[in-house]
Amino acid sequence: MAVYTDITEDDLKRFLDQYDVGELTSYKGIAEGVENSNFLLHTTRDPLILTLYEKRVEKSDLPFFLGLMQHLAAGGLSCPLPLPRKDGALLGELSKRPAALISFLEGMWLRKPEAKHCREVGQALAELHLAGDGFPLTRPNALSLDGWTLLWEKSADRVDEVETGLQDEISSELEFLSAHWPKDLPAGVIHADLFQDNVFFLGDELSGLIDFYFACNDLLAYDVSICLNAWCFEKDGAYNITKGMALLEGYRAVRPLSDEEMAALPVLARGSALRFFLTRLYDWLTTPAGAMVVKKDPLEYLHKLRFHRQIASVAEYGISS
Ligand SMILES: Nc1ncnc2c1ncn2[C@@H]1O[C@H](COP(=O)(O)OP(=O)(O)O)[C@@H](O)[C@H]1O
Ligand SMILES: N[C@@H](CCOP(=O)(O)O)C(=O)O
Repeated sequence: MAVYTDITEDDLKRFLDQYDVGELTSYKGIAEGVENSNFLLHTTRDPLILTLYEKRVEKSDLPFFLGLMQHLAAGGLSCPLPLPRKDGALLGELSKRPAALISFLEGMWLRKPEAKHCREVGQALAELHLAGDGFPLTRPNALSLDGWTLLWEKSADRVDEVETGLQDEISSELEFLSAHWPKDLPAGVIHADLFQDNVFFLGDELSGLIDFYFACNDLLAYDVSICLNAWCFEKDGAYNITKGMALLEGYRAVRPLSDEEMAALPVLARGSALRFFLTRLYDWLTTPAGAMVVKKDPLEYLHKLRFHRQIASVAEYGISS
């Protein structure tokens, strides 16, 4: 459960006094998520989500994240909206953390997505990429090559606690990616964490996207590779080409991928697999034993990385020309 910071009812009521959201009737910590502390609030009006921003979120990035949700929603994407306080500010403070109230999005995330859901995710990702156009703020991806190197430097000494013999493999992978990372592909605003728990469905219909706290400017096809990794592998580690095909077709129906973007997918997917391996590894090694958060398995992403390394043709992802 990701509640790193406790709140008291009195503090919460004082915080809510700054908003025009009705009276608090109940609140509870949300038993999901990894990065921030989230609470579901019920009031005499609409339900709300309260987020307290934690370690990996820089306060200076919050205007980008909150402004982006407003921009995307205005562009027709279904995503939560930050609520302004009575003084107009989108951000306040609670329990010594930057804190925001955002609208509650109806829906549930899918534990067992099928190919038809992957198609919708591909479509929604492309819609997000198009809707991001014209957003005036920028945020470089802090979790790209330089960020991976920093994370690796902090974890390399203890990587054997996860699997022995990984030092050389990960170091060589970083070298390979530094040498081969594409530079001239279309770029824009990306979600950068569009995993299953960040996509809500009502029945079989995608109802919206949440959790924009890794969003940044980067290669659009890199975001596609993140989704291939997150949505198209089975629990036993096998890549599901039917899901891959559906996700890519859904995406390309809204925003075509150029030949260069498609050819770059194996390298991009190696990069995105390494990115999630490294954050999970760092968290695995540093999260205190009693923390109320479910630690995610870094090895899942090591296996995905190895899969992408042996891709001979992008047809193996399910790309039909
Ligand atoms: N706007 C929202 N509407 C409904 N539920 C939400 C909303 N934002 C977050 N949640 C709930 O909180 C959980 C954690 O949110 P998330 O943003 O993924 O947290 P974290 O950034 O800590 O990973 C989600 O899985 C969902 O259950
Ligand atoms: N999606 C990441 C972890 C970030 O969690 P989220 O709750 O913000 O989606 C991973 O799986 O490693």
